[in-house]
Amino acid sequence: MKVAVLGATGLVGRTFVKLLEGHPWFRVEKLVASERSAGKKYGELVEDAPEEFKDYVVASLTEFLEDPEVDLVFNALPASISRDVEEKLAKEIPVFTNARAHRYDEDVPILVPEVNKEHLELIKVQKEKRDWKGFIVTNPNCSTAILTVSLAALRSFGIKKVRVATMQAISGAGFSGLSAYAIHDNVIPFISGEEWKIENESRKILGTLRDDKIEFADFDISAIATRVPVIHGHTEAVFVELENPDVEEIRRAFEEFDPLKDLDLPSYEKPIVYTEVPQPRLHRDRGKGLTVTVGRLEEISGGVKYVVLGHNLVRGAAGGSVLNAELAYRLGYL
Ligand SMILES: N[C@@H](CC=O)C(=O)O
Repeated sequence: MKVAVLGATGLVGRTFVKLLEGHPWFRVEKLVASERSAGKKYGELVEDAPEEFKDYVVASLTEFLEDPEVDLVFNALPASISRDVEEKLAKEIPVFTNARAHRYDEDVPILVPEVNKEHLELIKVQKEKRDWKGFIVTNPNCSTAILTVSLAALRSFGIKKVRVATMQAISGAGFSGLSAYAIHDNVIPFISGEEWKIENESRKILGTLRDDKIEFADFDISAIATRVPVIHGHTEAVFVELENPDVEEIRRAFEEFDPLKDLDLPSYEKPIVYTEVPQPRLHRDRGKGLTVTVGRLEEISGGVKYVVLGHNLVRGAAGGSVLNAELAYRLGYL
């Protein structure tokens, strides 16, 4: 399928482009960015551009929207402009997006393939309700993606309550998100909107599709988000109250969690690897950035605590979105 990457020069856009190099099903035809970048070669704009794309001439969004001529779009544009752009495109073309603009629409899934692949059924609802030929599938906020992969392994133990404190990497804020002065030698216990996203997106993702609607999971969840001086890799300390907290069984559930191994998706990697002391510098690239590392599992009163970490730009953004498209392709939605 011919694909376009929107927002191709930002951190998430660059990650999309890298992950799509040589992809067996999706061939990048168009790289789209701001008016400022339009007309320039991708290699002039992105110092570590993959060889294959160095000479691609970047198109402006306006130019692209006039005549998309692709089969599928990956969107890494900022949320502020994504709502209109995605709706315009989805009338004709499937859109897989990292932007939050449509995540909270009733008929739009927030998809994490290993957690809620059945939510893809919302595509049919969306197409019918909106009279679209295409559709929109979102991936979650990065820290939510990492958390929900780990929570999915705990589902059968009856999740009652989740408390989570995140330690999020600088790249989560984008190129111009934080000044070096603010983050160097520091921890900032505030990321605008992040705690709300973790709390609400997690309950939607782990929710149940019933009568064409998602019933949010009814566990109680509260988050504190912090920014730490790490380049890539979000680490999260998680405390979960469970109906049936059997720590040895839980360790096995983490180790054995591999729900899509039979689907033969090109990017799929075992989603969880257990390692006693997870650390971003050592473990963020596991499974080409799609594997999350869980460790420090211990029993606490009524549940367990553990640490989970994952690559925010891959598992938490572009990699998750590419996996979403692969799943949709494999299951016949594309
Ligand atoms: N909001 C996250 C980015 C992931 O989507 C962050 O600030 O780290």
